[in-house]
Amino acid sequence: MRKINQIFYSLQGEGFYTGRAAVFIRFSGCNLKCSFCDTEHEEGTLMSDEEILEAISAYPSDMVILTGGEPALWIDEAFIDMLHKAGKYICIETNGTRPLPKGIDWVTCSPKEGAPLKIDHMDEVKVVYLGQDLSSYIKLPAKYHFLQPCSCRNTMEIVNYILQHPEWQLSLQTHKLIDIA
Ligand SMILES: C[S@@+](CC[C@H](N)C(=O)[O-])C[C@H]1O[C@@H](n2cnc3c(N)ncnc32)[C@H](O)[C@@H]1O
Ligand SMILES: Nc1nc2[nH]cc(C(=O)O)c2c(=O)[nH]1
Ligand code: SF4
Ligand SMILES: [Mg+2]
Repeated sequence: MRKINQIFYSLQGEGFYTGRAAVFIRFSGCNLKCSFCDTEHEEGTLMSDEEILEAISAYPSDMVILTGGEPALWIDEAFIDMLHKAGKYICIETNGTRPLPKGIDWVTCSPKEGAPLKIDHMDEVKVVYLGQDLSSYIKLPAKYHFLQPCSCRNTMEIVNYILQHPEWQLSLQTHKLIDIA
């Protein structure tokens, strides 16, 4: 059984796949307590893999986004295999502090200050920018390096930072801009 806060269907609001329809599986609980976290994730219901599969099968997109809370606390290779057998393209939003099972199709790592990374493969880095030192994050071995405003508040600061540091790219929380989940 895996503890699920919410399963919902929306557009990926952030990062490389912004605008793509996806089923979000939000797992419950996290090993970090970021002061800026925008998500209520503690509540949850234990669900079997069959129940999770049935819930996500209600939606027409093949893209599934594992998030939370921290999804790495709840997933294993059997879960990834099940989603692949169902034809799903699996993305994960992770803080990177826990190892991931093999086979995830797209890893979005959002590193947090003072929380050492335990993953060696990632496709995109997405940093919530609050003025912290970014020099170690730009070196992370990802294809894309995004800076994301904190709750849409410091967007112009980030625009100006990227104009001076063009190795970074802007990620907006577009779902908040258009008021969808
Ligand atoms: C809620 S977290 C869940 C996944 C995982 N725990 C993580 O932090 O990557 C999903 C994404 O939202 C980002 N995030 C959290 N709070 C935010 C905020 N106030 N503004 C912008 N992004 C935020 C995280 O950095 C992460 O990229
Ligand atoms: N639309 C939408 N896109 C998202 N991308 C990552 C999210 C998350 O909370 O992990 C998120 C979210 O909460 N909503
Ligand atoms: S790691 Fe992610 S879910 Fe956990 S507190 Fe930080 S932003 Fe929220
Ligand atoms: Mg969110």
